[in-house]
Amino acid sequence: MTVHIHPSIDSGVKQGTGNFAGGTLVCKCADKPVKVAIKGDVAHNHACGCTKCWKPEGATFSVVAVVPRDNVKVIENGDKLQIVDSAAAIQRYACKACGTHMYGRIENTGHPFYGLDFIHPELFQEGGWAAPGFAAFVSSVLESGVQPGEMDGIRARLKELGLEPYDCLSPPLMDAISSHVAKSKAKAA
Ligand SMILES: N[C@@H](CCC(=O)N[C@@H](CSCO)C(=O)NCC(=O)O)C(=O)O
Ligand SMILES: [Zn+2]
Ligand SMILES: [Zn+2]
Repeated sequence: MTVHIHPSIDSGVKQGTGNFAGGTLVCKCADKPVKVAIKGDVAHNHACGCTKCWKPEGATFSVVAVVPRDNVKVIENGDKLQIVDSAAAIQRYACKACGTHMYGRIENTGHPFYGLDFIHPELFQEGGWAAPGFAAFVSSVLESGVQPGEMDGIRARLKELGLEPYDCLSPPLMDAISSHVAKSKAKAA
């Protein structure tokens, strides 16, 4: 059985150019699409199996990356955006008409990833952005209805694509979180 991960990587992960200067994210609306300008390349691009990240129709994983929040600017039809869940750590701004998540912002200044916005690079109208490099929250796909018996095939396919599967984030990101916690504790002591 073919394992579908995400349409942008199912036929292989396309490497970035290494000098992507940024571009415009466009939602799926045929009429008055929301457009968001991004300066510079993305970082920590990954496939995410969590239930909160936006996935295109039929995908098991999202593809999501971060950019500095100051590099994100809504340039057209921002009135169509609404926050999906204002209680979530990442406040995801989605198009009310087509449901596409355009960016996710962290407002808690104490969060380890404060200052970074989450975006879906497949929405760039340009190509060349840094490719996904790992898969996060892989076990979480079970929360979206994947059957336990499918997990070996999913992990094997991710490895075949060169996306090491983790059930949380990658070691560098987990280290960044723990270092942030350690520093916060030291400050409070
Ligand atoms: N099992 C849960 C996990 C959800 C989760 O913790 N997602 C992460 C990663 S999203 C991008 O990598 C997270 O940081 N979430 C914070 C938020 O979504 O606000 C599930 O699947 O729902
Ligand atoms: Zn839309
Ligand atoms: Zn996610």
